[in-house]
Amino acid sequence: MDLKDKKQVRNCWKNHNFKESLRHALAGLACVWRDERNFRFDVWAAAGVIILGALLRLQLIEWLWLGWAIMSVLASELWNTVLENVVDLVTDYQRHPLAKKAKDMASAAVLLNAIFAAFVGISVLGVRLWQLLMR
Ligand SMILES: Nc1ncnc2c1ncn2[C@@H]1O[C@H](COP(=O)(O)OP(=O)(O)OP(=O)(O)O)[C@@H](O)[C@H]1O
Repeated sequence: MDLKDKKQVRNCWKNHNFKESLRHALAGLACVWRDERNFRFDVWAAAGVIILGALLRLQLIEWLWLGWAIMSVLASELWNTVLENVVDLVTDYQRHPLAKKAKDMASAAVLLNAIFAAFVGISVLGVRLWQLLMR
């Protein structure tokens, strides 16, 4: 297939407007929710944190830190899934040391974000809960 043909094929599935792009992005979210147990766990954990934050009447700056932590975990979990899918596509599910390296590194990125989120959660919610208990 030459470059012109490839461009024509690509144009067939290219998003033609914002609504179409949004629909595909939401389909991606539904897909990761359906396929990834860890992503579902993170979403439920985030929901718990948001409810607790509302009960503790957090300030804007505290919401911003929590929001950043939550989104970085969810986004890294999504990218991890993207990478797993691409690696499986390229390797066709065959074992390869580079596939292992790439997947392990993507998992490490999730781990780093999870550590950051735990640190933010303890700093914001932990401190607030401690103050409440000590009153
Ligand atoms: N093609 C491969 N070649 C070599 N090792 C692989 C390959 N695919 C997966 N692995 C190893 O197995 C581990 C788990 O891979 P898998 O694709 O099952 O991810 P997962 O269990 O969905 O991970 P996560 O919990 O991060 O979502 C990888 O981190 C890697 O060490």
